[in-house]
Amino acid sequence: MEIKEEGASEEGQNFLPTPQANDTGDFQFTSIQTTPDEPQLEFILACKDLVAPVRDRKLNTLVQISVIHPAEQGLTRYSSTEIVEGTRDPLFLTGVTFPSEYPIYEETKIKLTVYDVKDKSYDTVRTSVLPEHKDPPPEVGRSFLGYASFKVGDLLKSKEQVLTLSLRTSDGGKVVGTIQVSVVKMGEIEDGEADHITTDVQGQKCALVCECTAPESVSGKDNLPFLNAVLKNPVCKLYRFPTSDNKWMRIREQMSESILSFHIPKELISLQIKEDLCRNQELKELGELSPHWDNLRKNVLTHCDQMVNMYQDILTELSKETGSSFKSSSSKGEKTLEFVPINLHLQRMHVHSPHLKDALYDVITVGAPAAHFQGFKNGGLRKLLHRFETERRNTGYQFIYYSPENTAKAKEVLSNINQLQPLIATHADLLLNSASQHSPDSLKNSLKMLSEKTELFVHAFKDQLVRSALLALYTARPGGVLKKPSSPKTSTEESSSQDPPPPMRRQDSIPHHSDYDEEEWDRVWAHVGKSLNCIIAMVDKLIERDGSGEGDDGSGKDGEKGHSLGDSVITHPQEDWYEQLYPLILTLKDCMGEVVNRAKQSLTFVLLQELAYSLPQCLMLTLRRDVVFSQALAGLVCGFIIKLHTSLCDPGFLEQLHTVGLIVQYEGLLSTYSEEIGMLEDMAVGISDLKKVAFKITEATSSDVLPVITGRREHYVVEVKLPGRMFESLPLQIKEGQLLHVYPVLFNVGINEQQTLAERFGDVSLQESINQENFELLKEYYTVFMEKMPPDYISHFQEQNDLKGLLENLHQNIQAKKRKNVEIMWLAATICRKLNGIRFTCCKSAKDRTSMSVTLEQCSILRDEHQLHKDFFIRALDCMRREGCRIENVLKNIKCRKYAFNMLQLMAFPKYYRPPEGTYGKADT
Ligand SMILES: O=P(O)(O)O[C@H]1[C@H](O)[C@@H](O)[C@H](O)[C@H](O)[C@@H]1OP(=O)(O)O
Repeated sequence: MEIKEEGASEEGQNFLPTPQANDTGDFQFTSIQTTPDEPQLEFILACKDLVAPVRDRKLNTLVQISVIHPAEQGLTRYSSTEIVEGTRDPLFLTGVTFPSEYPIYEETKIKLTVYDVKDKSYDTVRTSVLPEHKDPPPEVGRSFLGYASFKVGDLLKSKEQVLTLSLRTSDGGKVVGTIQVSVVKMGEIEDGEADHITTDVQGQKCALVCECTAPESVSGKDNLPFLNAVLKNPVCKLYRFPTSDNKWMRIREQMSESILSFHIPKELISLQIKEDLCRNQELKELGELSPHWDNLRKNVLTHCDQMVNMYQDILTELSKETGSSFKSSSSKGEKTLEFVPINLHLQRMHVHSPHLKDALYDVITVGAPAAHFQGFKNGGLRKLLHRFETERRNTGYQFIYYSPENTAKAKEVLSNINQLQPLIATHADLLLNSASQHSPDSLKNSLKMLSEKTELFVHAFKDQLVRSALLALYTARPGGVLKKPSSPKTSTEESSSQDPPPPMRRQDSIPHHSDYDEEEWDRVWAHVGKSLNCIIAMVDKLIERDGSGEGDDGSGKDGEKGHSLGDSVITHPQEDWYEQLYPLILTLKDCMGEVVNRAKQSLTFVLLQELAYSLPQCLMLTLRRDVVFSQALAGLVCGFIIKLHTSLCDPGFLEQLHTVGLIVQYEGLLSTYSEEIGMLEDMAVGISDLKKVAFKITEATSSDVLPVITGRREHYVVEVKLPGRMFESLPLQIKEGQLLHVYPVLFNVGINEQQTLAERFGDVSLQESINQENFELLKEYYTVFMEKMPPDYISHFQEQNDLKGLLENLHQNIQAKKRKNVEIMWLAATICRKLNGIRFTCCKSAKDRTSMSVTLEQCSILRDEHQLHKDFFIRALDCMRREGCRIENVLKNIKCRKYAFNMLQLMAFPKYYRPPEGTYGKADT
C-alpha cells in the first residue's frame, strides 16, 4: 500500500488531500452530521497493555494516524500524537481533529499505527516530506509495535462513541495491546473515568477526570460565513491537558491563511498607481518653467513614469495570483511578491476548560514587514529616511528645504483641492437647481452645504506653505527671479539660510524684468470667500423678499456687499431666483478655478523640488516604504476583521472601538545584528505608518465582503463591510461611518544567537529606543482609554485588571536593559490582551522563532488563565511544538517538518523558546 504524506503535493500548503471536499466522483458517501464550521470529527487516543518487543524495555510511544479515503487505494498520513515516554499505558494529550472542509465520510477508514521511539531525533525526519521513494527505512529511530483500523461510521455509531481496538503486529496475528478511540466534542459534558498519565515530572502520576461544563458561544457562530470569506485553508489540532484540580481542559488550535495577504496589496497598489499618475499629470500641467527647471521636470517625469510602470507590472503579476492566500517564507525575496506579507496566519487557541467560560486567544503571525528584495545593505527605513532628510536639510543645492511635514502638507492640500473643487461645483449646481424650483427650504439647505464646503476649501489654503510655494514657483518660471530667498515661515529651522543660493538656481542669464506681487495671492484667495458671501446675501434677500412679498431697493445689508463683487447683489422682483443666482455662482466657480490653478501648480512645484533633488533615491525610498507598509497593512486589516468578528457581541469593545480606537501590539523577535537590523528598521517604520490608517464599517450590499481601501499615502481609510444583520447591531456612531482609529505599538526582543553577538560585540540601542518610544505610545493610549471609556466600565475594568501595575512593570523591564529580556514581550502582550487589542508576533519569516513564541504564549495563558496543571506545562508546550499547527506552518513554508535551528543556536535561546528534541535541525529555508 502506498503511503502519501499530507502536504507532499506540489503546493505543499494544501491541507485538503485529493479528492477535494465533496468531490467524490461516482461514489456516494455518507457525510458526517455536524454544525457548519465545526470540526466533523474529533477523537482522543490511549493505549493499554502495550507489549515491548524486547523485555524490560521502557516504551516511548507515539501513534501515527493515517486516512484511507473510500474512493482511493492509498493511505494518507494525517497526523501524529506526541511521544509518551516510559509507559505501557500511554494516554496521549494530542488528539485528532478533522475540520469541516476535510473530505471525511462514514465510509472513511482510519489506521492507527503505534511506534516505539528509540531515538527522538529521528522522529521528525520520519514525518517530514521527503522526495518520492526516498522514505527512510521505517526502523530508523523507531520501531513498529502494532496497528489497528476502524471505519469512521463505526466509531460514530458505537456505544458512547468509544472504540477499544486490538493492536496487532504487521502480519495481523499477535495482539500487542489495545488502543482506545474516544470521540470528543468541544464543550460537551463528558463522563470519564479517572485515569493516570505521566506528567512532566518523571514518574509522577496525575488522576484525570474528563468532565467539562457546557460551553458558551465564544464567537457568534452566525457570523462565521463572514469570517470564512477572509480565512482560508485552516489547519486544526486538538489537545487535552489536565488542570490543577485534575480535570481535563480541551484546546483546539487553529491556523488559517487569509486571502487578504494578496487582496490588500492589490487594493493598495492600485491606489498608489492612481495617486502617482495624478501627480505625474500635475507635474506635466505645471506650465512653462525656466530651462533649468524644465529639464529637471523632464527627468523627474521619466523616472516617475518608470516607477508607475513598475507598480503596474507588479499589480499585473499579483492579479494572476487569483485565489492565493499565502506567501511562503522562501518567496520573501521575490520582486513581484514584494508587497505581499510573508507567511501571514491567524493563530487561534480555543480553550474549553471546566468551571470557566470558553475562551479564544488570537495572534496574527507574520514575517516582519520588510523590503527583502531591495535588501538591507544600507539599513532599513528608519535609518534611510533619517539619512535622507538630514542630507536634504544640509545640502546647499536646494533653495528651499521642505520638511517631510511640508511635503506631506502639500500633498494633503492638493488632495483636498481635488476632492473639494468638484464637490463645491456640485453643490453650486444643486443651489441653482433649488433656485429654479423656487423652493426656499431646498435653497437654504443647498446654501448650507455650499457654504460648508467652500469654507473648507478656503481654509485649505490658509497656510504659509502655499504662499512660499507660489513665490518659489514664480522664480522658476522663465524670467522669474527672486529678490530675496524665502522659506516657509511655519518652521524657522527648516530654511537653509546659511546656504548661499546655488549657482544653477540663480539663473543670472534671465533678466530681472518683473517683480513678484506677494499680495496677489491674497486677493485671488479672498475672492472665493467674498463671492460666497455675495451668494449668501442674495439667497437671504430672495427668501426674505419671497416671505414679505415686497420688492428690494438693492441696498446691501452688510459690509461685504459694498465690495465690487457684491455689487451684483441686487434683486429684481420680477426675475426668477435662478437668474439672480446664476451669475454669482459663475463668479464663485471662476474665483475658485483661479485659486485652484495657482495653488495646484505651486504645491506641485514643492513636490517637483523634492523629487528633483534626490532622484532616484527618493522614489526608491517611496517604493521601500510602500512595500513595507503594504505588508503591514495586510496583516492589520486581517487582525482588525478577526477582532471585529470575535468581539461583535461585546458592547464594551464596540464602545472602545469608536471612542478610543484599538491598540495593535506587535511582538518583534528580530535580532539587532547584521541584516536583521535593517529588517527591524523597516518594520518599525511600517508599523508606525499604520497610524495613517482608519477603518470604517459599512453594510455589505452584495456577497462581496472584501475590504475596500480609499485615500492616499498620507491617509488611508479601510472600509470593512458587514452583512446587514451584523451591521444593524453596531452602535450608531459606527453605523454612521465614524472613522475608527488604531494605535500600533512595537516591542522587540531579539532572542537568537545573533542577538547574543549584538549584546556582546554590537549595539542594542535600536531595540532599546524602539521599546522606549513605543512604551510612551502605549502609555498614551492607556491614558486616553481611561479618560474616554465610561466610568462604570473603568471601575469594573480596574477591579479586574491591574493595568497600571503591568505598565509600571513593563517600564522597569525596558529600563533594566537586561539581556534577552523576554519578560518585556510577555508584559506587552498581556497588556494588549487586557486592553482588547490586536496581537501580532513577528520574526523574519514568522516560522521558527514566531512558532516558539506563540506556543509559549498559548501555554502560559493556559497556565495563568485556565489552571493548566503546572506539571504539564512543558508537556503541553512540547505537544504544541511537535505536532501542533506551527510545525505544519514550517512544513507549508519549506516542505520540511523541522524548525530551522541547530543545537548551537538553541543554546543561545532563552530556555522556554527551545523546541523539543527531534523537531529541529538543518533545514533548507
Ligand atoms: O522564522 P525565523 O525564525 O525567522 O526563521 C529563521 C530561523 O530562526 C533561523 O534559525 C534560520 O537560520 C533561518 O534564518 C530562518 O529564517 P528563514 O527566513 O530563512 O526561514
